Amino acid sequence: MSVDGYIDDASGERLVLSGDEDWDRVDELRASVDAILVGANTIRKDNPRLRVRSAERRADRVARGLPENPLRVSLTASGGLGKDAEFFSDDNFVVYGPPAVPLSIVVEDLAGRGVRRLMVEGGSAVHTAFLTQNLADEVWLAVAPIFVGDSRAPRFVQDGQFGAGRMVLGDVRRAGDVTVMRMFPDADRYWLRVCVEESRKCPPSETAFPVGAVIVGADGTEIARGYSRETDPTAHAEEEALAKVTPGDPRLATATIYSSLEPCSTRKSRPRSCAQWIIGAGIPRAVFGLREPSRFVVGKGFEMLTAAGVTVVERPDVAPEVKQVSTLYG
Ligand SMILES: NC(=O)C1=CN([C@@H]2O[C@H](COP(=O)(O)OP(=O)(O)OC[C@H]3O[C@@H](n4cnc5c(N)ncnc54)[C@H](OP(=O)(O)O)[C@@H]3O)[C@@H](O)[C@H]2O)C=CC1
Ligand SMILES: Nc1c(N[C@@H]2O[C@H](COP(=O)(O)O)[C@@H](O)[C@H]2O)[nH]c(=O)[nH]c1=O
Repeated sequence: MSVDGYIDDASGERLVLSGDEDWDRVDELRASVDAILVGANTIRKDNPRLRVRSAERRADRVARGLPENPLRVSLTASGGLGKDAEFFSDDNFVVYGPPAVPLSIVVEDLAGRGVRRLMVEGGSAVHTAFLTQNLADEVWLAVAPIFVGDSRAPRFVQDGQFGAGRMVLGDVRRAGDVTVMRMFPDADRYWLRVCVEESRKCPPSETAFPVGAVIVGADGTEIARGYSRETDPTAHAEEEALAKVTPGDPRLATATIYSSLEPCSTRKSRPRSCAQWIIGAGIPRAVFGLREPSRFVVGKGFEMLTAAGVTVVERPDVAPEVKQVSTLYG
């Protein structure tokens, strides 16, 4: 987009915002995905090819057992798409609609076709729909050093109700004179995935789950992280993370603690449960992915934290990723 947030100008010609290096980055990204989606207006306006330009990247995909190019996907409520568009130039495409199709159905159907990574390339209406429905894991924002300065032009997104919280900023880099930012719109999902990655580091145990935990400040910066049995065979992830923070650290009063598994409410090996540690530390918000399966103890962490006034958020959408780390989860 331009520095003033536009992804095109108001003329009939397509506005090129990327330079050579940024087009190469886009090509690399395209080569890494299973499908590329654009809205019907983008097909009408830009007549995009939506293919991988680099012969080496195409060959690399084929060597990995993938089609040369990702599947092309579009949406149309009206059905008014010219059949001579580049989009239809071979049969590696799918179009949803007419009439309008809910995006939840679109992504479910694409998953059924083996699409694990979908790149949404625009335009404004489609960006807005994916972001307001919390269907995007990542946003790649490329800012070109130009102004459009014309409110008749399409912006990156239209008006809408986007997630209330701050996004997580991943890396920032330059592609020629374009600044490229990678962001994660759903901060809770992002941090729970960090917990899942931490849980992979746990020394194995037959009698305890592998768990990861991260404490994050109100400003979105990480305060501490830990995983089960990191320093002691009986330590839980939340204890490991909390042990790295000075008690009474003022950041805790507005922090969130993330844990891949519901914080425990009773311990066999130690006097204090993780829920009690969290309450004692004065952390006001806890987010976890999976309720504790009743394999070793009956987990009542959610209830104990809630009763103490902690805001507790369960994210069942991340639970399958938590379970995938260990067969103990059943
Ligand atoms: N700089 C950049 O990187 C990019 C810029 N662009 C620019 O964006 C502009 C186009 O954006 P915009 O006008 O917002 O249009 P979009 O490309 O987002 O397409 C919107 C259309 O998609 C269809 N659609 C959207 N949601 C659904 C749904 N759930 N079910 C069925 N159909 C659906 C409708 O098609 P229908 O009209 O058929 O009913 C709708 O009118 C162009 O100017 C283009 O150049 C686009 C991509 C990238
Ligand atoms: N103008 C613009 C983009 N436009 C996007 O690229 C599509 C064209 O792709 P193709 O025909 O395959 O080269 C177009 O439809 C739109 O989705 N992308 C960018 O990274 N930077 C740009 O400056």
